Amino acid sequence: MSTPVFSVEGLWKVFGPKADRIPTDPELSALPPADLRARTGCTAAVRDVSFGVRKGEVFVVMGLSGSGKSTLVRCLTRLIEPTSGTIAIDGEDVRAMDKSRLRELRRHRAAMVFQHFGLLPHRTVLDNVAYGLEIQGVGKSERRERAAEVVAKVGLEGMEQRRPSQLSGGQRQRVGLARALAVDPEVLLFDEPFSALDPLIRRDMQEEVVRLHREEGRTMVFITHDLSEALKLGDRIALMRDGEVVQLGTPEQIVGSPADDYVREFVRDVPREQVMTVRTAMRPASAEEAGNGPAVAPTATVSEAIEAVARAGAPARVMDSGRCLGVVDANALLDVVAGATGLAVDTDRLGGAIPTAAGTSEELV
Ligand SMILES: Nc1ncnc2c1ncn2[C@@H]1O[C@H](COP(=O)(O)OP(=O)(O)OP(=O)(O)O)[C@@H](O)[C@H]1O
Repeated sequence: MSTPVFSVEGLWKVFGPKADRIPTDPELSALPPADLRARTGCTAAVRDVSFGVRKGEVFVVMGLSGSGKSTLVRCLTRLIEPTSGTIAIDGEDVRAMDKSRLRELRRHRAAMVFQHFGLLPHRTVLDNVAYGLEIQGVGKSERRERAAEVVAKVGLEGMEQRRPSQLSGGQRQRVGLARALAVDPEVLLFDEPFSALDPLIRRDMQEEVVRLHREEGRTMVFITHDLSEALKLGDRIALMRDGEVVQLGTPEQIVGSPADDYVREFVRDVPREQVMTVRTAMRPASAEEAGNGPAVAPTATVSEAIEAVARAGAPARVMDSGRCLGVVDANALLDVVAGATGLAVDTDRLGGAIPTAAGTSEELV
């Protein structure tokens, strides 16, 4: 497991009078939100939250409006000052940073893409994208060159000389994204960047993020209140409610093993077969099964495996680098669709891997 880029331990953000006393007071800190407000006039927007963002992952913070997502993510770079707890980036204490170090953090290491773009109206697309480099003191020709590169990367080639008013909402969002990318930050923080876009453009932008992530492997923290967006983009999702993280897990864990009734209700209408992978339905393969039948990757969804099994009329082998991890048959797959199967994550307990003939090339779904 890779080292976390951001590590957060016991983080609190309380708004209101004498906020500092809340996290350390056992009685007040345990009060439900409405009671805390009535007793103290304070809101605990983030309550004792701990997590790590791993290098190269898309970490999604999801929750309904008011659950504390923006406050939490803004605390990471101290755009909002935390009340208590620790935050580190690559092991460096963020709460101990002085002004110039913080500026460096926000400009170079963890750049934010906002919902409202924050574009400069009188500047061209190219100059908007170059802006972040300009404040870093990068010379004109170098920043224009770098800006042109990222403008092309986000699909805005040919629009370099337009002004923001001459762009659609989706194109403006791409400029915002390009501007954040231009400074080549270690982490990109997205604050509900697509929630103002219409559904088709939103889908385009989601695909853009997936593509960029696949190409660059950059660490991303993405806020959304939209479950399908979270499931589509997130390697892991932190689901928030009233300032707390009620569950932190992969989309498959959240949908397949909800931590409580709240999460269960949240994911109730998700088509399980599109989120759960074949590992959920896998059983050990017999020697004969390990050498026959269609092959699917361990990351294939149940829905993809159902297609493969139906086409072949035989159980599918789950193959990983030429090794057969197990098989999935139609009944087990349909049990997942029906919600009868929980989440089995430990492959070893399923009998481990059975190697197939060396050099076999497998066609994976
Ligand atoms: N400056 C502030 N002063 C007082 N309360 C605040 C402040 N900022 C946020 N809050 C409260 O903290 C809680 C969490 O707000 P936050 O904006 O982090 O939620 P969110 O999940 O990002 O919501 P949304 O999806 O609507 O943006 C809310 O109850 C909000 O009213």
